[in-house]
Amino acid sequence: MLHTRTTAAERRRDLREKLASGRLLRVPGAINPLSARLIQDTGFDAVYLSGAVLAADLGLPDIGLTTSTEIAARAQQTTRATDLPAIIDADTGFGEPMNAARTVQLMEDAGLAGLHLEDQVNPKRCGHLDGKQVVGREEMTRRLRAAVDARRDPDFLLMARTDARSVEGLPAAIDRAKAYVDAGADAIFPEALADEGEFEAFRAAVDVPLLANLTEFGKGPLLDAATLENLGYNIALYPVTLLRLAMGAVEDGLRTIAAEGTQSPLLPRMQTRSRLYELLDYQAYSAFDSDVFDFRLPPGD
Ligand SMILES: C[C@](O)(C(=O)O)[C@H](CC(=O)O)C(=O)O
Ligand SMILES: [Mg+2]
Repeated sequence: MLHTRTTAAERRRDLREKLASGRLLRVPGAINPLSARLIQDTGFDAVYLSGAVLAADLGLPDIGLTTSTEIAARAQQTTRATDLPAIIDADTGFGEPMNAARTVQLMEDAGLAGLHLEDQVNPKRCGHLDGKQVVGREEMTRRLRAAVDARRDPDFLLMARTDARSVEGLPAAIDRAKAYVDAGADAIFPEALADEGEFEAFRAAVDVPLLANLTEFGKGPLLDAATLENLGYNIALYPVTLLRLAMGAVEDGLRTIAAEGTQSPLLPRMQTRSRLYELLDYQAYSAFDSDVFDFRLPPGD
């Protein structure tokens, strides 16, 4: 009811413990705070806040137009709605190393359990598009050191993402990942690996937890959880999956209503009123006032 039952510190500890377990964590990207609650209810390990989703939610492309304060505000709304640890996509840190430092503190204050910073130049782009550019290794190392210095809770997870695979090739991406771990990164997100062999090579070369980005319609294979677990990966990320599902359903629904003049055929595909109320924990609000929840289901709902 109303809020989570856990503190941000407990959720960060939870993420650290889950990562230390060695099992694969499955982490979908939320599309809003309520979907974060659904991610929790359906048994996932953590929630992701995708830069692409946060931008799309504002009707913007994922090219670094959103600001750190904008995403921190959205993050805070989300961390209030779930007891799962939440990890946010902090893009390039939104500027210079000092901006990355401020970003870390804003995200800590928003109750998140961790974030990732990538080595792209500004303006950044989706990691699965062509024509990406990466900053020099030294510059990314400075970005990460600034983030590490700014962190106040040692359990806050700082993950480094390298976009170098499609720019400089696999060996350079692996070398960068090692340098980023030396600079203090707790985990690595190797972006846009091409095949299972590359996932394996990364795992063999890097000792810290690794994230597999399972974004659809991208450059990489959609490896299943059992395969990733066998490969020794720690996080299976489904960053934009819920947005794509929801927007697909919304568009189909709009076309049906426009064509048929009624939403009736769509009812079996909708979340029912009672399920929505259950998710919102409506009934529990009667503890404050017995009049607020006076809802009887019509037969058959
Ligand atoms: C993971 C990602 O950074 C995101 O913002 O969700 C994107 C996902 C996507 O655009 O499909 C990325 O891989 O760059
Ligand atoms: Mg992103």
